[in-house]
Amino acid sequence: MLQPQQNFLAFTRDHEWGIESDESILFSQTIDSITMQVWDSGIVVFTPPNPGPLDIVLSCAVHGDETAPIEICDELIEAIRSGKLVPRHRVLFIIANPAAINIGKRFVDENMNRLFSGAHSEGEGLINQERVRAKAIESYVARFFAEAPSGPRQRLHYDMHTAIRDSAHEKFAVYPFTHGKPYKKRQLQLLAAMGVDTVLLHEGPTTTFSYFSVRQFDADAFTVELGKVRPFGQNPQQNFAACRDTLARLIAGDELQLGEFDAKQHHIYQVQRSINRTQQHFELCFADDVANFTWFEAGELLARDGDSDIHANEPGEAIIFPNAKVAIGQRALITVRQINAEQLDLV
Ligand SMILES: O=C(O)CCC(=O)N[C@@H](CCC(=O)O)C(=O)O
Ligand SMILES: [Zn+2]
Repeated sequence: MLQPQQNFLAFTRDHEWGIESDESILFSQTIDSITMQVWDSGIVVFTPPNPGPLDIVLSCAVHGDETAPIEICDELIEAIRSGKLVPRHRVLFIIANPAAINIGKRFVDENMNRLFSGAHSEGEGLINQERVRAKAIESYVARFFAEAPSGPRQRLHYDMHTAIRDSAHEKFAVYPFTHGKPYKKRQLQLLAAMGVDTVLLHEGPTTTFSYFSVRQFDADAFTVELGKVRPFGQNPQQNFAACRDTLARLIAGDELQLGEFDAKQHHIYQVQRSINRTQQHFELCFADDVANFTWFEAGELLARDGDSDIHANEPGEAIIFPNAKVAIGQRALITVRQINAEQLDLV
């Protein structure tokens, strides 16, 4: 079991697919007055004696090769364990896919970020470890929110990633479909304080982790893309300082000094289309170094899916997350168009 001096990430990587146990708390320790509970490999909760009104979920390694978010969570976890960072609010950390971290790959058998909201059990069911782990992670998030003290609470979830391609906006967040609920100014401001001034608005349900938290728990939840995928040790630390420091301040309950909301400080994009790979032969018709948020002219060829040619169909359509190697049936790219933040329904 975890030793008090052992690094939590190292412990997690030693237990790749979780730890089977009849105990709901595998390890518990009090650090000054903060309770630390380990619920599973990669799953740790910190609770102050009189928790503030936020229930914060920070997740990383839903994709195992996206190392910068893993380093950020590792630093925050160890800062709390060493007493340097004292939480004012409850916080759950999730290191989602340790086996994929250990092989330095996005996933072992299946993309975990397509397995939430019950997708893990659809089709052939729980046929691989990623599916089993996604189901377990759903239960930990549910338990974390269910165990909150009574009274008005605010649920937050930042699911941190890095992108495969370069990006014209280096950091950006995906605001999952809100089912018509207004977008939140404070959340846009918090993201901007993390260095993330660009937001994509999803126009429909997905099977991502962040949408799961929005839909099931009415959380303010986001997929946060913090830069480009790099191996451990190669992430330029100064690029992540704003994110790490803002999260530390949020956890500690420090004043964030977000100031007045100014729509002009936020770049907002609306998802136009999700283009799925449906055929064995699928190719992207632009180079591997074309960055996220590159705009195409109407009529330009974006992709070939079997015999179907897929063209940009309006001026200013930009591409995000292009990946020809996804499994058949999955999203191979999305297209977006920029809108003015003042057009949004904001509270
Ligand atoms: O760079 C890429 O192609 C993928 C980066 C990544 O993992 N993005 C997430 C976005 C999830 C969302 O739409 O909320 C993913 O594809 O799972
Ligand atoms: Zn990712």
